[in-house]
Amino acid sequence: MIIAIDGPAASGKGTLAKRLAVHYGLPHLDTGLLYRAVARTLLDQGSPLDDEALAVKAAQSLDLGHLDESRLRGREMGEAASVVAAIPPVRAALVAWQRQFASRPEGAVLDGRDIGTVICPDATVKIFVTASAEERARRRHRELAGRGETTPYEEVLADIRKRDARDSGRTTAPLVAAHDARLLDTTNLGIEQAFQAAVAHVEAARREQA
Ligand SMILES: Nc1ncnc2c1ncn2[C@@H]1O[C@H](COP(=O)(O)OP(=O)(O)OP(=O)(O)O)[C@@H](O)[C@H]1O
Ligand SMILES: Nc1ccn([C@@H]2O[C@H](COP(=O)(O)O)[C@@H](O)[C@H]2O)c(=O)n1
Repeated sequence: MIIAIDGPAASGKGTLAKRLAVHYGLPHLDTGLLYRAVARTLLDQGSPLDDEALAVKAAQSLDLGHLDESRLRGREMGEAASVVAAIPPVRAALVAWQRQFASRPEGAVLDGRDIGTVICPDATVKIFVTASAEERARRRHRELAGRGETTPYEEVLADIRKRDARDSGRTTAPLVAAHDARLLDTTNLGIEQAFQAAVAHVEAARREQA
């Protein structure tokens, strides 16, 4: 079974994807980490984020076994990732590895922006997770504070809006719900309620395909 989860920043995709992966005993890939790692490479080299040739080289030579660094999850890297993610050949360089991950015999859970539309168009179930920008900013603000990154709420909200606009407005693989995605608005749902709603979507999809 392949579970594809897409949605805007801080909507709760990763939280849901991790829990669904445990629940169904599937491996999980947070695809945002790939773009964050490309951005980190460029920042570490002191290269501009919009240098297409260097960004593609970074994407082609990513060490995909080491994506779990806490620095990748910081605020700066999320913003930088959305710049490199708008470069079509960078996306192209990362497609095969994501599809290979999804093609494991047992299946997989992947979360990102284009999983249901581009990476796994035949996924067993596609869930598009949303929440209001204000609620997402509250969540991210809390999360950053917990990590010791003290950023005013208004700045976090502005970041979220800017990233939404860039991710939705790019020409290649923009953030958009697949036509056959199931929508899950978590604005007024706690983590447990959102998880139960996601499981209900997965079960409904499985019943329909049985
Ligand atoms: N339903 C929810 N209610 C309250 N907080 C939530 C909910 N879902 C997730 N969170 C919290 O919101 C923050 C963002 O969640 P998460 O990292 O899962 O979002 P995301 O969509 O994967 O973000 P990104 O795309 O930026 O990686 C986390 O601190 C998480 O614990
Ligand atoms: N499938 C994906 C996943 C991510 N991106 C881009 O990376 C940025 C960071 O992603 P997070 O999920 O870690 O927040 C995101 O804003 C996108 O620009 C993508 O394009 N496709």
